[in-house]
Amino acid sequence: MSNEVWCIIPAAGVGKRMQTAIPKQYLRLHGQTVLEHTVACFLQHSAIHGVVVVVSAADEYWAELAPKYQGQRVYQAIGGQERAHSVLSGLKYLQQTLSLAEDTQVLVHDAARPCLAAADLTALLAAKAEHGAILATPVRDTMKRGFKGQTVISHTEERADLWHALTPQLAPLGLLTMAIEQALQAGITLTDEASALEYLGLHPLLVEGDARNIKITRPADLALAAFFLQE
Ligand SMILES: Nc1ccn([C@@H]2O[C@H](COP(=O)(O)OP(=O)(O)OP(=O)(O)O)[C@@H](O)[C@H]2O)c(=O)n1
Ligand SMILES: C[C@](O)(CO)[C@H](O)COP(=O)(O)O
Repeated sequence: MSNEVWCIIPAAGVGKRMQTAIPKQYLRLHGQTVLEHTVACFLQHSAIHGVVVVVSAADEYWAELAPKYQGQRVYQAIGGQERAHSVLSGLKYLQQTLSLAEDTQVLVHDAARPCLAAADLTALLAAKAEHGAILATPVRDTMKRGFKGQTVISHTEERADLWHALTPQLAPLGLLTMAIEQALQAGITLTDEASALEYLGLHPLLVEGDARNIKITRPADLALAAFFLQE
């Protein structure tokens, strides 16, 4: 039985939607890169045993940051074509390189989400859900479904019990690895870890988190993240 908690930070994206010259995880906020802010959320939390940062094979920036993490149980793995492949690479690193137990609790958190609150991380870890748990925030706007490929309203979606999935997403190492492998093998499109657990018929818990835990995705998000991160 393992009581260890490890975090995988997928940071191997190119940030197309951000329209910046460098990948968004390496843009700077208050003197540090987005990725450094995100890694700090976990290194500063007493429950976290270590972090695996998953970077692109073509990454030109990580080498400059890596020395600052010497001796801090921060490891690097190489990502893949899609986010799910990068997460799976991180999981395999935990299993095969670090030989962690299958019941190790694993958090997966987007590098592009630097505004994670320590209290939310603590609340998620308290969930200790054997079939997974995710941070999420209830939808606040009326949600419209458009006709496929058109900017024309088809209908209004029922808003009750509708949530925005955030990260971290938490699950046992062996279960999550198996779920992602099986879902990818079946051709399922995975945009988060819970989707893979759902594919197995499991129902992860929803833990309400702060809506300020935004994912830097489009140009306007950087200034918003800077505002949320200001001292
Ligand atoms: N092959 C990929 C794609 C994405 N990510 C990571 O997954 C997180 C969430 O993905 P997203 O916001 O979509 O990042 P990008 O894929 O870089 O953005 P875009 O879709 O605009 O290119 C990011 O931290 C990103 O670095 C990853 O590790 N490996
Ligand atoms: C994992 C995630 O952040 C949960 O909302 C989201 O699914 C990532 O999606 P992306 O298209 O890879 O940014």
